[in-house]
Amino acid sequence: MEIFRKQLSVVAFRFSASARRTVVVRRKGPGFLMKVAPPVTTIRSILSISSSSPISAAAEMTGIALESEAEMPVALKSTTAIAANVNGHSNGPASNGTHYSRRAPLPHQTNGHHTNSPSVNGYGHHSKVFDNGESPSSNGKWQPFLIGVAGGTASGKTSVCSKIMNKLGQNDLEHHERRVVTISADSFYRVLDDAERTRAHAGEFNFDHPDALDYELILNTMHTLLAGEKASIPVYDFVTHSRLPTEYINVYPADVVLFEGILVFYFPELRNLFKLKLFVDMDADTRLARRVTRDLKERGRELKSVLNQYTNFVKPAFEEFCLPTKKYADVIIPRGAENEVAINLIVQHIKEHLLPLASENGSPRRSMHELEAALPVEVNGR
Ligand SMILES: Nc1ncnc2c1ncn2[C@@H]1O[C@H](COP(=O)(O)OP(=O)(O)O)[C@@H](O)[C@H]1O
Ligand SMILES: O=c1ccn([C@@H]2O[C@H](COP(=O)(O)O)[C@@H](O)[C@H]2O)c(=O)[nH]1
Repeated sequence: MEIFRKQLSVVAFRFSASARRTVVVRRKGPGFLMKVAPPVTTIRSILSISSSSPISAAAEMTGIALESEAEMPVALKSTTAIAANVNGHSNGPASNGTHYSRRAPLPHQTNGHHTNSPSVNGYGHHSKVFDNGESPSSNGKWQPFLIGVAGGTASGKTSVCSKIMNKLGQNDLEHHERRVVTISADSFYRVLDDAERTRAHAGEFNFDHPDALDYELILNTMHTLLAGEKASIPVYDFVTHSRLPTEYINVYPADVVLFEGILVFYFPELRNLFKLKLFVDMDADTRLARRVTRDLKERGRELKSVLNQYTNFVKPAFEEFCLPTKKYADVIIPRGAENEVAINLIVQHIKEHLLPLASENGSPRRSMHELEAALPVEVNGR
C-alpha cells in the first residue's frame, strides 16, 4: 500500500524529467496489474496546459507517456441533478422537503474525536499538499480546495464534474462522508422581475450575460464553504426561469469543492478563490447540437426558441464573456468528458490533495482506502 501511495504521489503534475517510461498500475479487483509501457502520447496532446500554470513548466520538461483505456460513458445528468446529487441533499421538486442534518465529521477531521466543526484542528501543516506552493489558507487554518470549471454551454462541464466525482467514488459514499462536492453556477441565476420573466419566456432574456447571475450570493456561498460552514443554495428551474420558492440544496463542508459554470472565471474576486482552474473545451457545433437536444428534452424548450436564443444571446455572450476567460485556466480539457486521460490526471491531482490529509491526521485512513478502491484508472509512476 505504501508503494502504491508513493506511486500516486508522483503522478499527474509532478512528473520527473527523467520519466521516459511509464509504469501503468491498474486496479483490477483486489490486485494490481503492473506493466511497463513505452511513451505513447505526450501530455500536450492529452490536455492543454496554460503557459502561466505552475504545471506547465513541469509538463514542458517531460516526455511522460500515458496510456488510457476507453471506459463506458458515464450516466449523464442534468445540471440541477448534479448540483443536487453532489451533496446528496437536494430538496428538489421530487423531494419531500426534508433537509439533511449537519454533516458528520470527516475521518481526518476528528483524530478519533467527534466534532461538528471541520475547521477545528487547523491544517496549516498540510500546506505541502498544495502544488502551487500556497498554504490551505492565509491564516493557516484548514480550507476546502476550490476548483473552478468553466467552458461554453453544453461543453461538458457537468459531465466532467460527474466523472471526477465517480472516479473518486464520492457518489458511492454516504453523504456525510463525501469529501468532494460539485456546485453548479446554474443554481445562482438571479430572481427576475415580471417584465424580465416575460422576456425570458419569449426567449428574449440574456441568461449568458454576467448580470443574469446573483453574484453576491455566489461569493457569499464560496466564502461560507471556505469558512468550513454549511451553505444553502437555491434550486433553479430552467422551465420557469426561476428558483423553486421553498426548495434549496444544503452543501456541507468538504475538502474539495468543484464549482462549474460558463462564467465562473469572469469575476476576478471569484476567480481568485480557485486553487485550480479547468476549462472544458468543445467545438461550437457539438455544443449547439447537444444544447438543442438537452433543452428540448430537459428544459422544456421549442426548437425555434433554442436557436433564437443561441443566435441572439448565447453565442455572442460566449465570445464576449466566456471565451476570453479561457486564458485564466490552468488546465484546458479538450473533448470534455470524453477525455479520460485528462480527467484521470485531475482525479490524481485531487487525490494528492486528499490522501495526505487523511493519512497525516492519525485517521484510520479509511478515506484513503475508499478512494483507492474507487480508482479504476491507470496510475503512472516511475
Ligand atoms: N461525450 C458526450 N457525448 C454525448 N453527449 C454528451 C457528452 N458529454 C455531454 N453530453 C451531453 O451534452 C449535454 C451537455 O452536457 P453537460 O455536461 O451538461 O454540459 P454543460 O454542463 O457544460 O452544460 C448533456 O445533455 C449531456 O448529456
Ligand atoms: O433560465 C435559464 C437560465 C439559463 N439558461 C441557459 O443556461 C446556460 C448555462 O447552462 P449550461 O449548463 O452551462 O449550458 C446558459 O447558456 C443560458 O443560456 C437558460 O436557457 N434559461
